[in-house]
Amino acid sequence: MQLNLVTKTTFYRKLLRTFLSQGFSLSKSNLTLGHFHTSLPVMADTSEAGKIAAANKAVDENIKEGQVVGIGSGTTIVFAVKRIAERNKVENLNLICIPTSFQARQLINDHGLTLGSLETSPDIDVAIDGADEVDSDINLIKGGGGCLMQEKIIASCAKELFIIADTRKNSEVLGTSWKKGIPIEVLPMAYRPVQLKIAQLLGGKPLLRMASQKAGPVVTDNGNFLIDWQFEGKHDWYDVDRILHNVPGVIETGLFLNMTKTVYFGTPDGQVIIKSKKN
Ligand SMILES: O=C[C@H](O)[C@H](O)[C@H](O)COP(=O)(O)O
Repeated sequence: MQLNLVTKTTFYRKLLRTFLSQGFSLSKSNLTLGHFHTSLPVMADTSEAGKIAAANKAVDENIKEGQVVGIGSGTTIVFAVKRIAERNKVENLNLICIPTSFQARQLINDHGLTLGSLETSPDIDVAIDGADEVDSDINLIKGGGGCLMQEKIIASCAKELFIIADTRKNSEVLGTSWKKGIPIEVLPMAYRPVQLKIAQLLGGKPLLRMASQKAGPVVTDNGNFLIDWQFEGKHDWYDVDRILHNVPGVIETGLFLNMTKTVYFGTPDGQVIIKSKKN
């Protein structure tokens, strides 16, 4: 069957709509339908290749035998733990891994790595973690997955923190790509006054984070609630962090200021861009 270009495009669009409306997703391979071999756009998660590339490079460049390693939380850290486990099988790295969350503890255990704690290993050589957004000064927003407090403690105990992310997280100014706000961990009994005080002191919208598969709010690994402070415009993040910490009931913020010098950003085609800060 011969189809001209316009007819072909319309046909493929309809086909794609029908597929998606039926709940199908497209894999990396092109579709072959009868004698039509289409070149439909690839619908795979393009951020995954970047996450893997960043994780692999950060692990290969920074994890060495005998270290105490802080293991972050989120979707990107999963690839770093996989890489650490692969290398561990071959190189017997003899690491002690300190988790930043329930998820991180499961990852460490599931990959046969040695689980440690701050009680027995308070001096961490290297921590690896993800981020929700990184600005030009390498300040970070973290806590999109609700794990900011233990992450910040582990990062503060580490000689070096390396951040891994796909390039969507790379911004000049915080709030450019991450629109969900600054995550703030709060004591449950204080959440309402904290919301009111944040609105009064900083403006914007301090929203209580609600759970999606449970009625009510998200409860962190530490038994607390989260407020996402949605803001507009540019801010002095050191001022904002100080103001937030002065509100009684605020336990920790997802602003990671001056905590890392190196971020590995993976591109959709698997390249890695390193963003670094001089002393
Ligand atoms: O609470 C979650 C953590 O701060 C994550 O490290 C952060 O949200 C980045 O997660 P992901 O690697 O899934 O983008």
